[in-house]
Amino acid sequence: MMTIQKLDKQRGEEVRQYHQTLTKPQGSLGRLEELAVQLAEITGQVFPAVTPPGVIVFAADHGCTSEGVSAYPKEVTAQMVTNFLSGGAAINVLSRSIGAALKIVDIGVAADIDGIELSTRKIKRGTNNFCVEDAMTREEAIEALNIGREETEMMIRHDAIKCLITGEMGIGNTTSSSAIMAVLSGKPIETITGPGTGIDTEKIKHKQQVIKKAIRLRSPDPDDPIDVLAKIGGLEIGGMAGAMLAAAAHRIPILVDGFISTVAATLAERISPGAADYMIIGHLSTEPGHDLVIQMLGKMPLLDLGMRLGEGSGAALAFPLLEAATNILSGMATFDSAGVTNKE
Ligand SMILES: Cc1cc2ncn([C@H]3O[C@H](COP(=O)(O)O)[C@@H](O)[C@H]3O)c2cc1C
Ligand SMILES: O=C(O)c1cccnc1
Repeated sequence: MMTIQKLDKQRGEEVRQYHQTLTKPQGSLGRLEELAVQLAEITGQVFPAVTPPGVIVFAADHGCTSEGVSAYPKEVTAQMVTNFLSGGAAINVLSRSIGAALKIVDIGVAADIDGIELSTRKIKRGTNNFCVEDAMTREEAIEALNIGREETEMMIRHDAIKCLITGEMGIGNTTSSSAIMAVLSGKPIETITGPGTGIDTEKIKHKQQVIKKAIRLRSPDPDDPIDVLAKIGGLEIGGMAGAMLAAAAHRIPILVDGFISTVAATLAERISPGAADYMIIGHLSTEPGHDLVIQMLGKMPLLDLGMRLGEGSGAALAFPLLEAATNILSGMATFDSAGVTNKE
C-alpha cells in the first residue's frame, strides 16, 4: 500500500552513545533512554521532535450490536461524536492537556451528524451484522484504510504533527476487535474476549458465542488481513490501521492506545510488515486480550493505569513520556559541558 522504510539504526546508535555523555549514571533513565533511541530510529534525527502531537478519532457503528454484546446502546456512538465536537469527552480534555490537534472522522456512523469540525467520510451506515453477512465488502475495507491514510496525511500537512495518536468510538467494537484477534492469533476466544464497556460474566459468555458463530460463518482467511477486516472487522478499525500505515510511511512515531487500537495496529503490521517498528504502546488496558496483542507485536506498554476507555485516551496520557525522552536529549548537560567527572 505505502512504502515503509527500515528504521534508521545508525541514528539510534548515535543516541545510545550520546546518552552515555549526559550527566547521569549510565542507563539510569531506563526505558526513557530506549524511547529516545526508538524515536531517533523512527524519525532519523538525533534530536527527534514529537510535538505537536495529533489525535485522530475514527467513529463507526457495528452491526453486531443487534446481538446484545455491549453494555451501552448503539446510539451512544453518534451521541459521543457530538460530545467530541463540543469538547466534553475524555479525549478532548486529554488532547488539550498535551496540546494536541484533534480530528474526529465519521467513517461509518449510522446516524447523520452535523458539525463543521467533523470530517464526514461515511463509507456506510455502520457495518453489517457479521453473524448474518460479511461486516463489509473488501472494497469497503480498502476504502476504510484509504480514508485513514488520507485523513492522516491531511493532518501531517495542515497541523505539522510529529506524533500520531489514533483513537476510536464505536459501540460494539470490542466484539469485532476480539474476533479479529482470535483469527490473527489462533488463540481461544475465551482468552481474548472481555467486558468491553462493562457487561457481566453471563453476557461475556454470550459475546464469546457470538464471536465463535461469526468466525465459523464468515471463515476469514487468517493470512489475508484485509479479508479479516472486511468479514469481521469495523470501519473505524480499518481507518486506524490506514492512519498508522500513513504515519509509518512518513516516519512519524505512532502512539497506540488500548485493545481496539492495538488490534488495528496488528492489522497494519500484517498489511505492511515493518509498520510496527514505528509504534509505541501507550498503556495496558484492562481488556483481557490487550496483553496478548501487545506481546504479538513484540512490545511493552508504557503505562498501566487500569484504564479501559479507548478514544485514544491512554495514548494521550503516555505522550508526555515521549516528550520527556526527547527533552532529556536536547536539554541535559554533558559531563564535559557541566564539568562533572564521568566514571573511570
Ligand atoms: C459513553 C461511552 C464513551 C466511550 N468512549 C469510548 N468508548 C469505548 O467503548 C466502546 C467499546 O465497548 P463495547 O464493545 O463494550 O461497546 C467503544 O466505543 C470504545 O471506544 C465508550 C463507551 C461509552 C459507553
Ligand atoms: O482497551 C480499550 O481501548 C477499550 C476497552 C474497553 C472499551 N473500550 C476500549
